Amino acid sequence: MIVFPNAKINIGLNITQRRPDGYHNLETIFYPLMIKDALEAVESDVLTFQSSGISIPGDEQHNLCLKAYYALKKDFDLPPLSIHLHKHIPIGAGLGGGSADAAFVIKLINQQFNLGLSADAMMDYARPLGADCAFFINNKAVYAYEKGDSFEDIDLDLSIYKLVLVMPPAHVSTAQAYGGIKPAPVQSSLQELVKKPVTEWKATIKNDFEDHIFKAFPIIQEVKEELYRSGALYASMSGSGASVFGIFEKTPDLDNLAQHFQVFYNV
Ligand SMILES: C[C@@](CO)(OP(=O)(O)O)[C@H](O)COP(=O)(O)OP(=O)(O)OC[C@H]1O[C@@H](n2ccc(N)nc2=O)[C@H](O)[C@@H]1O
Ligand SMILES: Nc1ncnc2c1ncn2[C@@H]1O[C@H](COP(=O)(O)OP(=O)(O)O)[C@@H](O)[C@H]1O
Repeated sequence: MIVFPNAKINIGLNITQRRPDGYHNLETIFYPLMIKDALEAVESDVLTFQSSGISIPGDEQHNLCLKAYYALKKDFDLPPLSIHLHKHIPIGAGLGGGSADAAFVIKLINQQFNLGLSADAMMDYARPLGADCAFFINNKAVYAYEKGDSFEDIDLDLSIYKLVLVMPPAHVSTAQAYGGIKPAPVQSSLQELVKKPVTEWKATIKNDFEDHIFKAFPIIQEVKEELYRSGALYASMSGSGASVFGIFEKTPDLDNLAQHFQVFYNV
């Protein structure tokens, strides 16, 4: 079976509290994007994992696809699989690509071997693999809270806009991003702010990581400012960075940015 795990962006990200388990409580809107990996899994004599496309740092044996397989294998009598991942989603970009791959492995195995798991049960397998992994089970726009793994449905459809994603040449680790944060309670909940017109978001919706990550990597801030100069209604770093997205009324001319950085149109 072949599936196509997609990326996400964070629209707003408020880090509200440090938790006793070392994680942080937060609130964010997860919104799915069209940028996708390709993931194939077929029955085999031995369990194998290989990847092509963008090279994935770290030992292949620690790939989140295998972690997802082992999580289900603990509870179900699964045959060995031959898993091939073609990596297209930029890595360490705040796009949740690794978490998406893991969630899609869970969904693929559930379907291929008729495990009969509900979406809630699949989310329970996804949560320990990564805080944003559970989102990719239902994979539709949600308001996320607690560790980013509890959800409330929201009605958000950006399909009338043109979404653009830019990858500045900076690598921000998620742990580094959280390390530079002073959590603070929110004044107004994102759930309410996101209901307002997109044109109001610039003044009201913020990614809390931006302040300190922009100091460490000024190029990310420059990309965001260039998106606003190019007519973005709203622009923000996604998650812990370094990718930056812009929401436009019409497809913008970003030739300037595209000369230096990877630009994805209509994501
Ligand atoms: C920042 C966010 C925003 O959506 O996304 P990315 O930028 O990674 O895509 C997420 O919170 C990232 O989720 P994810 O990448 O799955 O995190 P995990 O692997 O579970 O955790 C990596 C590290 O981030 C920190 N962490 C993560 C989530 C959270 N709510 N509080 C934390 O403090 C912890 O230090 C943890 O060890
Ligand atoms: N299938 C995978 N795709 C991408 N990264 C993976 C995968 N499996 C494990 N990783 C590890 O997870 C780290 C973060 O990956 P990714 O999900 O792309 O970033 P982010 O947390 O910024 O969204 C990578 O540095 C990589 O070592």
